[in-house]
Amino acid sequence: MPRRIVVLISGSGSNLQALIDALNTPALPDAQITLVFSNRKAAYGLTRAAQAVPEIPTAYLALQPYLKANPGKTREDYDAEVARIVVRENPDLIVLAGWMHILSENFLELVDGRKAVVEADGKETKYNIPVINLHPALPGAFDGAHAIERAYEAFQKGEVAHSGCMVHRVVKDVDAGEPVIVREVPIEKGESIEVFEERLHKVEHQIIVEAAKKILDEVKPQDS
Ligand SMILES: Nc1nc2c(c(=O)[nH]1)N[C@@H](CN(C=O)c1ccc(C(=O)N[C@@H](CCC(=O)O)C(=O)O)cc1)CN2
Ligand SMILES: NCC(=O)N[C@@H]1O[C@H](COP(=O)([O-])[O-])[C@@H](O)[C@H]1O
Repeated sequence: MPRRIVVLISGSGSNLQALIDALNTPALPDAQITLVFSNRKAAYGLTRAAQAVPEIPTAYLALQPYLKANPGKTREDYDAEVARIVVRENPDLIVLAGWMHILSENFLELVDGRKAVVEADGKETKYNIPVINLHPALPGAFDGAHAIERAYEAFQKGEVAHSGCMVHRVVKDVDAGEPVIVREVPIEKGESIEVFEERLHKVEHQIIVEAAKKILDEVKPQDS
């Protein structure tokens, strides 16, 4: 039975594409992506999923439309709804690949088993699904959004000699989870941010696959 991956995206999905391309190769054997979930309707990653062979199912739910359609509900309720959609796939791994929404405990507690998911029929299920996130900076360096730009600016000011990227476990505090894979990426003096960013993305495409395989092999070793 292939290991099941759910990928959350918000944008272009080039890291999702790296995972798709690696499926059932030695880089990521015995695995399938069973759902790509986006909080942005225009995310090109949704197109990548639809164009994959075989096609990968997609789902979309954005925070503001959810709040508008559910008066009285909160951001935390949205997070719990995202968790319910995701765990319905019974994944072995959840990957945040350019997912630009900070997830509250309402999401985390439903996927890590601290709280049971209650189905319409009243059935309660507790899950224990690892969640990993790709971040375009080194641990503790530039946590949060716009990390690439901040690292580049810090290099220009002589505050850092290089940057990097990592995949880490997801905890409540943003980008504070245990690193799974960390890779330094040099910044060359005088190069544009675009050149640096292209180099960094190439490394990201490698580490997201490495990290997915590492965690899957921990939780569900491939069929012998
Ligand atoms: N609980 C956690 N949630 C998320 C984590 C995490 O480590 N713990 N990682 C992020 C990914 N990320 C950095 O790696 C990140 C994404 C988004 C933001 C942010 O400020 N988001 C704003 C909205 C920004 C926007 O919509 O453009 C927000 O959520 O209000 C910071 C860091 C994913 N989630
Ligand atoms: N803080 C989270 C964050 O900045 N994530 C970054 O979003 C990009 C997604 O690219 P993609 O949509 O082409 O995969 C990646 O560079 C990833 O590190």
